[in-house]
Amino acid sequence: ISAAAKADGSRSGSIVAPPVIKDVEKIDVNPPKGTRDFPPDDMRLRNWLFNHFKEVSRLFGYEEIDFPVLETEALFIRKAGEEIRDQLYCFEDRGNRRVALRPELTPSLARLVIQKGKSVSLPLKWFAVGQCWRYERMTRGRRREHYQWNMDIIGVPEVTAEAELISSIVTFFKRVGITASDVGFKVSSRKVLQELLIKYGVPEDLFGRVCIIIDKIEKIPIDEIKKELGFTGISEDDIEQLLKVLSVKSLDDLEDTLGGAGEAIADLRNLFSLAEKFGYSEWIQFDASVVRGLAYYTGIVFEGFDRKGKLRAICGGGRYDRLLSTYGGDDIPACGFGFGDAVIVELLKENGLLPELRQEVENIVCALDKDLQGAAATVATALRDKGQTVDLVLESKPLKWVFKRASRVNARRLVLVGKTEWEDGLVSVKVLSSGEQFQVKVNELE
Ligand SMILES: OCc1cccc(Br)n1
Repeated sequence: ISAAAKADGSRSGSIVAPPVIKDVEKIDVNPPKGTRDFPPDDMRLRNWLFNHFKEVSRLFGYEEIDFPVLETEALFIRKAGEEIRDQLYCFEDRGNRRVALRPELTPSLARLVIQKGKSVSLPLKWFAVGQCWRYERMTRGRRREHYQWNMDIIGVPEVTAEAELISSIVTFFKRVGITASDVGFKVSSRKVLQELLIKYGVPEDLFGRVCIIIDKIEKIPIDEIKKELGFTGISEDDIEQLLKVLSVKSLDDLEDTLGGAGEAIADLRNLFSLAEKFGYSEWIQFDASVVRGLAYYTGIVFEGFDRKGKLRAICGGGRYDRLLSTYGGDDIPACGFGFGDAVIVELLKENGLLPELRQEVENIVCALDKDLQGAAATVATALRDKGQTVDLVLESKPLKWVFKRASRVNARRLVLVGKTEWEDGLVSVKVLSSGEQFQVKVNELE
């Protein structure tokens, strides 16, 4: 039973029933299944990672873009049997529109390029870092969202574009301490498959679907692969021949198997020669089995992998010369890559390369008694106006508490506002690492 408290703090004897607090339903304070919060420690690592993504993109002269996380569902509806389609996070909005949380950034980029039309001059070199979504049954407990770094070149048909994109990823790896001994790129061209399927008489509109089946080669039993390929109408002999070609280990062997150097071989030889000039030859290897799991790739494809073979693909990309025209745009050549924020963190952890990131504050400013709270605010503002970071103690606290907080926020120095010094326009400063103490005029605080 609560007694009403009087102004002087005494309590009257009246008996007043407390207000009935209606039962508050205890909400689940965890984020939705498959999603993450980013409390300060995690946010510092995320910012560190994204800053490297963005610095590399700027180093290569790319411009940053962004688009809505929510897109029309139609942007992602492709009939090639991709996993990304099966797991589309789609729904009907209140306007009865079919919409989806984007599972990747490339379709939005294609939409924006078409929208811009002749108002932009090619080539475009654009980059984005954005959250992407999938709705996967939580049976496998995998995440439903991740952040992807994308760099794309629009309007360059030559393989120099793919060579530059791989160079940008190598630059990123080097910046964070990852070497060619830790990571490599498997490189191939879908033109290999295209040449074979034409030879086998497979209709062009099945090309994407065959690629998606082949991409599952290391994920499902080979008999399942053969069965699914059989459904596309490829004969058993041609399937055997196809799988044999996809297992060749060198460009020379590929040339022999294909019976001569077509576009695929020419592109790949050009890419490997450019890799030499960009200085990343030791990072890349030909691997005919790489096709990637997105239906729209049409040429060179590549994926970054950890040489210990412990992790899933780190990143991946390639040429997608037909994507814009499938959306009704012009036939503009394009290539790009996606680099997720999850596997790279596992790789950095594996290699002891995760950075130690702590909160850092230059000053913690504190009034030594409550009448000086205003003065402390003046000091904090003076420092902030000079670009100094300040954690201002906002309530009257014992010094012991202030020292504890200074240590927790990793403050470089303590600025105390005391009565006598303040009357002389001074504050006391204590450098916490050395213990050095001095008094200084507020406007001379550096
Ligand atoms: O890698 C495909 C993908 C797409 C969206 C979200 C997540 Br998690 N993963």
